[in-house]
Amino acid sequence: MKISVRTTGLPLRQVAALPASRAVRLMGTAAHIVSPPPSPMAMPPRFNVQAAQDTRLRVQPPCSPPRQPAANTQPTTTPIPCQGGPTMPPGHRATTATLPTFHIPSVITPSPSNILLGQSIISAFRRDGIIQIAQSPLQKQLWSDTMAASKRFFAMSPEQKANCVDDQSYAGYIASGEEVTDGIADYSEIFTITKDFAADDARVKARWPCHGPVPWPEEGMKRVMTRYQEELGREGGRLVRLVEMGLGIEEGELGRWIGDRDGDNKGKEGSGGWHHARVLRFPPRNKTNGKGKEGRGIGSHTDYGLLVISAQDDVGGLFIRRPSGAEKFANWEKSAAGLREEEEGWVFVPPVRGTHTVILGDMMQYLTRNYLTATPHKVGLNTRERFAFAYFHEPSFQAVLKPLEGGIIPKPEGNSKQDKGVHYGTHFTNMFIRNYPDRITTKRLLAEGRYSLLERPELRTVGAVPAVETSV
Ligand SMILES: O=C(O)CCC(=O)C(=O)O
Ligand SMILES: [Fe+2]
Repeated sequence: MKISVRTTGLPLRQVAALPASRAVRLMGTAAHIVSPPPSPMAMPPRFNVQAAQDTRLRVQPPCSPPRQPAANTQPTTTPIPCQGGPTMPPGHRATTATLPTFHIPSVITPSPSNILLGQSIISAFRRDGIIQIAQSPLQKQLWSDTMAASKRFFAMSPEQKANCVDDQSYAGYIASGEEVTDGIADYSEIFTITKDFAADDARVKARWPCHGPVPWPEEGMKRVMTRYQEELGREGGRLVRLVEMGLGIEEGELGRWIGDRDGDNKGKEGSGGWHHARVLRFPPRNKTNGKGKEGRGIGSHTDYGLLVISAQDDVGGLFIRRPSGAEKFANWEKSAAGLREEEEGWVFVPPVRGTHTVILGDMMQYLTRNYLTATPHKVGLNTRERFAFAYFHEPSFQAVLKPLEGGIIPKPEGNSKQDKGVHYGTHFTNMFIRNYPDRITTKRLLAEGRYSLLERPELRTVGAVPAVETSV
C-alpha cells in the first residue's frame, strides 16, 4: 500500500505504509502559522449538537537502540518494543511516529534548565501535537494496577456492568456502541471517573449538571484508579507549570483556571480542575456488536480541556493529526468530531512501554489563541482487544476562561473586550450531551431543566458552592 506524506517545503512523497515495523517513520514538521483567534460562544442544549520539520523523513529499524541519556531538557529516544510488538490496525493509512521521551522533574522550579524544557515541550506540541513522557516507578505501578482492575471490570457480566451507571454524573459504564462520535457509534467500552461527589453534597442537591457520585463496581478498582488519577493530577500540574514557562507567561496564569497551582487539589472547597479519567477496552475488529463502523474504535475528535495524559497496552490503535495551519477548527464553537477522519495525514502512535503520551485539549487552544491547538485523534480496532487509559487535566467546571496574555501568546485581533469567554462547565456539558444522547444522565439533565443552571453566577465562579438547595 502507498500513502502520501507532505512535508513542509518538500514535494509530495510516496512512502510505504505497512507493516508498522517497516513503515517510514515521520518525525517533526515546521511550526505552523498562527491562525486568528476564535470567538467563543455558549452552545444551547441539543441532542445532536453539531456545533464543534524539520523536513526529514527518517527510516528506522523496528527496534532502534536507545540514545545515550540526555540532559534534562533534551528528550531521549526510546526503542519501540519488539516482542509481540504493536502493529498499526489493519485498514488504516498513516505514517508511524517515533516520539522522543521527555523526562519531567518531580518538582518544577523556574531554573534555566526547566525553562528550556518547557520551551522544548511547547515546540514539540506545535510540531507533533503530542509528546511522550517517561513514567515514574510509582506511575508504572499504578498503570499496571489500573490495567488489572480494568480487565477485571470489563470481564464482568453485561448486567453487572450496566448497573454501574449514575443518572446525575456521566461517571460509570459506557457499553460498546453507546458513545457517539460524529453521529456514529464508537466500539469502545468505557468506565469513566468524574469527580466523586457524595449524594448529599450541596452541588448535587442543587442539581448542578454533571455533578454526582461515581458508581464504582468495587473498592479495589476505586482505590487504585483514584490513586492513579491523583498522581496524574500532580503530573498535570507539573506540565501546566512547564507550559507556562515555555510560553513565557507568569506562574499561575494558566494554573489559575484550574483553581490549584500545583495540581494537588489543595484549593479551597469547590476549586480544583474538573479532572476526570477513563479506562477503555476495544474489541478485536472481528468481534464487535455491529453497532458502529468496521474497524473504527472511536471516531476523530478533540478532547475538551487542557491536557490529556494517556497510556495504552502494547496492541496499538491510536492515531493523531499534527497541527496544521490549513486545518482550522474550534470545537467549543462548532463540532470538530469526525474531522478529516477518512483523509490522509494521520500519524499512528505506537505504544511504548514505560511512557505516557500527552495531547492537548480544546481549552489549551482557546487560551493560547491557537498558538497551541487541540490534537485531533481517533482509535482504530486491531486484530486483538486493546486496553487504554486516559486522564483529562481540566479547568475548573466553574471557570469562565479568557485567552492568556503575555509571553509568546499571539495578540488578539480586534477588540478582545468583546470576548465573553468560554464557560468550561457549559463546554463539558455540551460535549457529554452530544456524545451520550441516549444516556439516562442526559435525559434527566434535560428533563429537569438543569442546563439552564449553567448560567447561574455560582456556577461561573471558581470555588463557589451553593448555600441552599436550588430549585429548578
Ligand atoms: O484509546 C486511546 O488511546 C484514546 C482514547 C480517547 O481518545 C479518549 O478516551 O478520549
Ligand atoms: Fe480522546
